[in-house]
Amino acid sequence: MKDRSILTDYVQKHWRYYLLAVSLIILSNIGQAAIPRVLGQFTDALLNGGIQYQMIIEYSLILAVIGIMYNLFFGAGQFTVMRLGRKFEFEMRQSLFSKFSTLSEYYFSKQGTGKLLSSMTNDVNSVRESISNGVTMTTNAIFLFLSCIVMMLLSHIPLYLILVSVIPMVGIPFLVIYFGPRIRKRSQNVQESLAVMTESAEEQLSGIRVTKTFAIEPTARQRFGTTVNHIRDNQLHLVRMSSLFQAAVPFLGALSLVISLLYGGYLTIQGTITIGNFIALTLYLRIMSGPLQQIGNVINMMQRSGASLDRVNRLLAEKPDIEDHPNAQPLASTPDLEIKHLSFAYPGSDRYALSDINLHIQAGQTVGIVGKTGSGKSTLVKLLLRLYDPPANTVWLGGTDIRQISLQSLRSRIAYVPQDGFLFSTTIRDNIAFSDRNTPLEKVEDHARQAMIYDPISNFPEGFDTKLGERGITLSGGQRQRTSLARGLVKKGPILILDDSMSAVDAVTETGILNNLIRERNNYTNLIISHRISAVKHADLIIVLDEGTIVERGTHQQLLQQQGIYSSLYQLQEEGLRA
Ligand SMILES: Nc1ncnc2c1ncn2[C@@H]1O[C@H](COP(=O)(O)OP(=O)(O)OP(=O)(O)O)[C@@H](O)[C@H]1O
Repeated sequence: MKDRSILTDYVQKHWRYYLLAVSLIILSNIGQAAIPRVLGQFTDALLNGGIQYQMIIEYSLILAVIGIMYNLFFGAGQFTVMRLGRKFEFEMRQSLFSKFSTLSEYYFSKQGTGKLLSSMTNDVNSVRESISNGVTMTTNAIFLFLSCIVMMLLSHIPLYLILVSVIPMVGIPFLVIYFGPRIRKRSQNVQESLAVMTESAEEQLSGIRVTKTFAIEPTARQRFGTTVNHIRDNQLHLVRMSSLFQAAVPFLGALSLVISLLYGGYLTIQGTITIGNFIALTLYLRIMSGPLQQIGNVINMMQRSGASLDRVNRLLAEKPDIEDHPNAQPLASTPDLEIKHLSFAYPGSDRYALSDINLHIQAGQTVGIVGKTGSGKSTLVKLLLRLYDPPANTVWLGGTDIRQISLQSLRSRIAYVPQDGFLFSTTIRDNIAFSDRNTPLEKVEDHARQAMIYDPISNFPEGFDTKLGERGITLSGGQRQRTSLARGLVKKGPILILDDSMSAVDAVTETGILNNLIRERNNYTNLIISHRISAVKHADLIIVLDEGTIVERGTHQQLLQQQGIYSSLYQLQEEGLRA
């Protein structure tokens, strides 16, 4: 474990509770360590013939009080430490989620959500275990061991006998040094294969419809099975190593017991120690084998959680690719959009998705963007939203380079409706009022009307309060698109971007929606990306993208006269419609 920051911060913040927990556990250990001493004294009193009924009751009471105190102290200590662990788990998940929300689209496409989910569940769990069970077990192990030695000395068991009996246990650190790094490596492999399995399960379940329609369930099962087999192999690797380690530690404890029997027995026959002392010694060594095993478990747990902690620390230290400039300004009023010599290649790609784009969109204009698939239409939008940062001085809003505009202000002013608008598992109303949950129902309904989705929604028994998703209903592709469109319209952004957001809507409905848009958003800037000429032909300006460059620009009429890509697309679609 290289970087302990989150853990040390947490322990430092709650050190008083940790001190309380450790003190309670130490008190319980002292109580437990007193038991063999009491039993030894009782044995000697019994053998010396000086035992009376009164003494039996006294010894029983002492043992009962020790037992009760042990349970109380240990229980309270354990509770305190477990509570701290759960609090840590809660705070860690909150921090990880906050961090994820600052990271860019590129980061998620690079990492895959499975690994991130696995960190939020498995890694956080494993670190939590080490700071709750780990603290209890470590304190228990160290102080029970020390308390036993002190109690043995107080019981007049000779130091040399204690030392000789304890010698085999000195081997434990060497076992730890040998096994530790190996266990850690194997545990890392297990965590990684678990992450791959989570990722695969997530993908397979998300794509279950495709799998079913292609009837390739056996292939899907086999693919998933491979990831599970991988986990099994890695788990077995880990279990083999940690079992060997766990068996070696108690073996050394048993060896100590053998020595104590041989040497302690000899000293008892010689009369150097009493029979009570001899019994106490063997009981102490039995008790001490518990802490020794715990040391083994703690080391194993620390190794496991070490890898997890490294991963959580790395995630929390991740720097967002896209951040506010130190002097970022909020966006001023309804601005003109200017793009100057914009060329852009995705990170890691040597191919330009956009080349030398120049475009001036005046505030209030409606601009249509057409172009064949892969021509760079969505890329242009992603750069406007700064989902990827454009090169400096290429994209300007209201005369300011958008890299200098605060992300919050930029994105809150742009209403973006993607083709596959994701809807959350909540009510339709909450989905539409996503940008402001306090939007009154009338406004939600108004925008649903504009997006031509009002009637289907009001026909559901629960209307706008109908739940979507896993525990609710499933909308059709076109209904989903129109709900997502209503969500974009509610935002009332000075700039509205429709990224092929009517592709699953029939031509009549599309015309209705476009008429509503022209009426409602007359004074706002609208960017309409579409494969269909019918969606853009009323725009003030239409640009045609091809292989990342603007190849044609003008109004519908001007472009038809140019007899280029646009006019052939128009003819193709018109003929298609007439056919
Ligand atoms: N995240 C990404 N990483 C790398 N390359 C990408 C990424 N997204 C898109 N591209 C590439 O950039 C080019 C432009 O893609 P873009 O999505 O902008 O096209 P588009 O015109 O919107 O296509 P469509 O009409 O199919 O949505 C394509 O060659 C695509 O493969």
